[in-house]
Amino acid sequence: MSGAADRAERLRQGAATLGLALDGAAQTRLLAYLDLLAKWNRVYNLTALRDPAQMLTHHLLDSLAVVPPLRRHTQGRPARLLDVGSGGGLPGVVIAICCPEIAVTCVDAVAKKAAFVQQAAGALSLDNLAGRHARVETLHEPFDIIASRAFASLADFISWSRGALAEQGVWLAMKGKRPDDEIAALPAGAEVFHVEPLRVPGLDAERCLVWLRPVGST
Ligand SMILES: C[S@@+](CC[C@H](N)C(=O)[O-])C[C@H]1O[C@@H](n2cnc3c(N)ncnc32)[C@H](O)[C@@H]1O
Repeated sequence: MSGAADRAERLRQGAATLGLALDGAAQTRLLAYLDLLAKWNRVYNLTALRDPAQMLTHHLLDSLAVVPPLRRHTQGRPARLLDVGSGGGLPGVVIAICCPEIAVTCVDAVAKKAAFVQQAAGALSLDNLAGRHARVETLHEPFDIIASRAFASLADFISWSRGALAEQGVWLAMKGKRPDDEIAALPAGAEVFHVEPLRVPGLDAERCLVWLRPVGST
Protein backbone atom coordinates (compact mmCIF):
# COMPACT_ATOMS: atom_id res chain seq x y z
CA MET A 1 0.00 0.00 0.00
CA SER A 2 1.38 3.46 -0.84
CA GLY A 3 2.02 6.00 1.94
CA ALA A 4 -1.01 8.04 0.89
CA ALA A 5 -3.30 4.98 0.69
CA ASP A 6 -2.03 3.79 4.05
CA ARG A 7 -2.77 7.18 5.63
CA ALA A 8 -6.26 7.21 4.11
CA GLU A 9 -6.97 3.77 5.57
CA ARG A 10 -5.60 4.71 9.00
CA LEU A 11 -7.72 7.85 8.99
CA ARG A 12 -10.82 5.86 8.05
CA GLN A 13 -10.16 3.30 10.79
CA GLY A 14 -9.29 5.97 13.36
CA ALA A 15 -12.47 7.92 12.67
CA ALA A 16 -14.51 4.73 12.95
CA THR A 17 -12.88 3.92 16.30
CA LEU A 18 -13.81 7.39 17.52
CA GLY A 19 -17.39 6.76 16.38
CA LEU A 20 -17.11 9.57 13.87
CA ALA A 21 -19.05 9.36 10.63
CA LEU A 22 -16.90 11.32 8.18
CA ASP A 23 -18.14 11.76 4.65
CA GLY A 24 -15.78 11.39 1.69
CA ALA A 25 -15.31 15.15 1.34
CA ALA A 26 -14.23 15.52 4.99
CA GLN A 27 -11.77 12.62 4.67
CA THR A 28 -10.31 14.11 1.51
CA ARG A 29 -9.94 17.52 3.15
CA LEU A 30 -8.32 16.07 6.28
CA LEU A 31 -5.73 14.26 4.17
CA ALA A 32 -5.19 17.36 2.03
CA TYR A 33 -4.66 19.38 5.23
CA LEU A 34 -2.07 16.81 6.38
CA ASP A 35 -0.28 17.24 3.04
CA LEU A 36 -0.31 21.03 3.44
CA LEU A 37 1.04 20.74 6.96
CA ALA A 38 3.85 18.44 5.82
CA LYS A 39 4.60 20.60 2.77
CA TRP A 40 4.76 23.96 4.51
CA ASN A 41 6.24 22.79 7.79
CA ARG A 42 9.81 23.61 6.83
CA VAL A 43 8.88 27.11 5.71
CA TYR A 44 6.52 28.01 8.53
CA ASN A 45 7.95 25.82 11.31
CA LEU A 46 4.47 24.59 12.24
CA THR A 47 5.29 21.39 14.13
CA ALA A 48 8.33 19.52 15.40
CA LEU A 49 7.02 16.34 13.74
CA ARG A 50 8.33 15.78 10.22
CA ASP A 51 6.90 12.38 9.33
CA PRO A 52 3.37 12.51 7.80
CA ALA A 53 2.54 9.09 9.31
CA GLN A 54 3.32 10.42 12.79
CA MET A 55 1.48 13.66 12.05
CA LEU A 56 -1.59 11.58 11.25
CA THR A 57 -1.70 9.99 14.69
CA HIS A 58 -0.26 12.73 16.86
CA HIS A 59 -2.00 15.66 15.21
CA LEU A 60 -4.93 14.60 13.02
CA LEU A 61 -6.39 11.74 15.08
CA ASP A 62 -5.52 13.52 18.33
CA SER A 63 -7.51 16.56 17.16
CA LEU A 64 -10.31 14.42 15.71
CA ALA A 65 -10.85 12.92 19.19
CA VAL A 66 -12.25 16.27 20.32
CA VAL A 67 -14.98 16.30 17.65
CA PRO A 68 -17.49 13.85 19.24
CA PRO A 69 -17.44 15.67 22.63
CA LEU A 70 -17.74 19.00 20.83
CA ARG A 71 -20.74 17.81 18.81
CA ARG A 72 -22.33 16.51 22.00
CA HIS A 73 -21.94 20.01 23.45
CA THR A 74 -23.24 21.97 20.45
CA GLN A 75 -25.91 19.40 19.52
CA GLY A 76 -25.24 20.29 15.89
CA ARG A 77 -26.28 23.93 16.40
CA PRO A 78 -24.22 26.75 14.85
CA ALA A 79 -21.49 28.05 17.14
CA ARG A 80 -18.47 30.36 17.05
CA LEU A 81 -15.26 28.70 18.19
CA LEU A 82 -11.88 30.29 18.88
CA ASP A 83 -8.79 28.05 18.80
CA VAL A 84 -6.17 29.83 20.89
CA GLY A 85 -2.49 29.40 20.04
CA SER A 86 -3.54 27.33 17.07
CA GLY A 87 -0.08 27.06 15.49
CA GLY A 88 -0.56 25.12 12.25
CA GLY A 89 -4.31 24.90 12.93
CA LEU A 90 -4.65 22.20 15.57
CA PRO A 91 -7.36 21.46 16.48
CA GLY A 92 -9.14 24.38 14.71
CA VAL A 93 -8.70 23.27 11.08
CA VAL A 94 -9.78 19.71 11.91
CA ILE A 95 -12.90 21.03 13.68
CA ALA A 96 -13.71 23.33 10.75
CA ILE A 97 -13.46 20.38 8.33
CA CYS A 98 -15.64 18.05 10.43
CA CYS A 99 -18.20 20.58 11.67
CA PRO A 100 -19.29 22.96 8.89
CA GLU A 101 -21.88 24.48 11.24
CA ILE A 102 -19.11 25.79 13.51
CA ALA A 103 -17.39 29.04 12.53
CA VAL A 104 -13.75 28.56 13.57
CA THR A 105 -11.20 31.31 14.16
CA CYS A 106 -7.62 30.15 14.72
CA VAL A 107 -5.59 32.80 16.50
CA ASP A 108 -1.83 32.78 16.85
CA ALA A 109 0.68 35.39 17.96
CA VAL A 110 3.05 34.35 15.16
CA ALA A 111 2.07 35.91 11.83
CA LYS A 112 3.31 33.11 9.56
CA LYS A 113 1.27 30.50 11.48
CA ALA A 114 -1.93 32.54 11.16
CA ALA A 115 -1.10 33.07 7.47
CA PHE A 116 -0.75 29.32 6.97
CA VAL A 117 -4.22 28.70 8.43
CA GLN A 118 -5.69 31.43 6.24
CA GLN A 119 -3.98 29.83 3.23
CA ALA A 120 -5.33 26.39 4.24
CA ALA A 121 -8.87 27.83 4.47
CA GLY A 122 -8.57 28.94 0.84
CA ALA A 123 -6.88 25.77 -0.43
CA LEU A 124 -9.46 23.53 1.28
CA SER A 125 -12.43 25.79 0.41
CA LEU A 126 -13.42 26.15 4.05
CA ASP A 127 -15.76 29.15 4.37
CA ASN A 128 -16.08 28.52 8.11
CA LEU A 129 -12.35 28.90 8.88
CA ALA A 130 -10.26 32.02 9.46
CA GLY A 131 -6.66 32.48 10.55
CA ARG A 132 -6.03 35.52 12.70
CA HIS A 133 -2.71 37.05 13.68
CA ALA A 134 -3.09 38.48 17.20
CA ARG A 135 -2.38 37.84 20.83
CA VAL A 136 -5.52 36.32 22.30
CA GLU A 137 -5.51 38.94 25.08
CA THR A 138 -6.47 41.57 22.47
CA LEU A 139 -9.60 39.76 21.20
CA HIS A 140 -13.02 40.85 22.40
CA GLU A 141 -15.66 39.52 20.04
CA PRO A 142 -17.72 36.86 21.72
CA PHE A 143 -17.03 33.18 21.04
CA ASP A 144 -19.29 30.41 22.29
CA ILE A 145 -16.41 27.99 22.72
CA ILE A 146 -12.75 28.81 23.30
CA ALA A 147 -10.49 25.83 22.73
CA SER A 148 -6.77 25.19 23.05
CA ARG A 149 -4.27 22.40 22.56
CA ALA A 150 -0.72 22.44 23.91
CA PHE A 151 -1.14 26.14 24.68
CA ALA A 152 -0.62 27.22 28.29
CA SER A 153 -1.60 26.46 31.87
CA LEU A 154 -5.35 26.47 32.48
CA ALA A 155 -4.99 29.64 34.56
CA ASP A 156 -3.25 31.54 31.74
CA PHE A 157 -5.58 30.13 29.08
CA ILE A 158 -8.63 31.31 31.03
CA SER A 159 -7.38 34.72 32.04
CA TRP A 160 -5.84 35.62 28.66
CA SER A 161 -8.97 34.64 26.70
CA ARG A 162 -11.67 35.77 29.16
CA GLY A 163 -12.44 38.93 27.17
CA ALA A 164 -13.38 36.88 24.10
CA LEU A 165 -15.83 34.50 25.80
CA ALA A 166 -19.57 34.88 25.18
CA GLU A 167 -21.88 35.18 28.19
CA GLN A 168 -22.92 31.52 28.09
CA GLY A 169 -19.61 30.41 26.63
CA VAL A 170 -17.32 27.57 27.69
CA TRP A 171 -13.62 26.82 27.52
CA LEU A 172 -12.30 23.53 26.24
CA ALA A 173 -8.69 22.62 27.00
CA MET A 174 -7.04 19.59 25.40
CA LYS A 175 -4.58 18.16 27.89
CA GLY A 176 -2.47 15.05 28.40
CA LYS A 177 -2.74 13.59 31.88
CA ARG A 178 -5.55 15.04 34.04
CA PRO A 179 -3.98 18.37 35.15
CA ASP A 180 -4.94 18.36 38.83
CA ASP A 181 -2.28 20.95 39.78
CA GLU A 182 -3.53 23.35 37.11
CA ILE A 183 -7.13 22.81 38.17
CA ALA A 184 -6.18 23.60 41.78
CA ALA A 185 -4.43 26.79 40.62
CA LEU A 186 -7.41 28.18 38.68
CA PRO A 187 -8.23 31.80 39.43
CA ALA A 188 -11.60 32.80 40.88
CA GLY A 189 -14.13 33.38 38.16
CA ALA A 190 -13.78 30.05 36.39
CA GLU A 191 -14.67 26.49 37.31
CA VAL A 192 -14.15 23.07 35.81
CA PHE A 193 -17.47 21.36 35.14
CA HIS A 194 -16.22 18.25 33.40
CA VAL A 195 -12.98 16.38 32.77
CA GLU A 196 -13.29 13.60 30.24
CA PRO A 197 -10.62 11.09 29.30
CA LEU A 198 -10.00 10.64 25.59
CA ARG A 199 -8.67 7.63 23.70
CA VAL A 200 -6.75 8.55 20.58
CA PRO A 201 -6.57 5.63 18.12
CA GLY A 202 -2.97 4.47 17.66
CA LEU A 203 -1.65 6.70 20.45
CA ASP A 204 -0.56 5.05 23.67
CA ALA A 205 -0.71 8.18 25.84
CA GLU A 206 -3.08 9.77 28.31
CA ARG A 207 -5.35 12.48 26.94
CA CYS A 208 -8.22 14.39 28.48
CA LEU A 209 -10.51 17.29 27.79
CA VAL A 210 -11.08 19.89 30.48
CA TRP A 211 -14.36 21.82 30.18
CA LEU A 212 -14.61 25.10 32.08
CA ARG A 213 -17.13 27.91 32.47
CA PRO A 214 -17.08 31.34 34.05
CA VAL A 215 -18.64 31.78 37.48
CA GLY A 216 -19.80 34.94 39.25
CA SER A 217 -18.83 38.36 37.93
CA THR A 218 -15.36 38.73 36.52
C1 LIG B 1 2.96 24.75 21.39
S1 LIG B 1 2.13 25.66 20.16
C2 LIG B 1 0.66 24.70 19.95
C3 LIG B 1 0.13 24.79 18.56
C4 LIG B 1 -1.12 23.94 18.27
N1 LIG B 1 -2.23 24.29 19.12
C5 LIG B 1 -0.82 22.47 18.35
O1 LIG B 1 -1.44 21.78 19.18
O2 LIG B 1 0.01 21.98 17.58
C6 LIG B 1 1.53 27.11 21.05
C7 LIG B 1 1.18 28.27 20.13
O3 LIG B 1 0.64 29.32 20.93
C8 LIG B 1 1.02 30.56 20.33
N2 LIG B 1 0.85 31.61 21.36
C9 LIG B 1 1.58 31.78 22.49
N3 LIG B 1 1.09 32.82 23.22
C10 LIG B 1 0.02 33.29 22.53
C11 LIG B 1 -0.92 34.35 22.77
N4 LIG B 1 -0.84 35.10 23.87
N5 LIG B 1 -1.91 34.57 21.87
C12 LIG B 1 -1.98 33.79 20.75
N6 LIG B 1 -1.13 32.79 20.48
C13 LIG B 1 -0.14 32.53 21.35
C14 LIG B 1 2.44 30.30 19.85
O4 LIG B 1 2.82 31.19 18.83
C15 LIG B 1 2.35 28.85 19.37
O5 LIG B 1 2.09 28.78 17.98
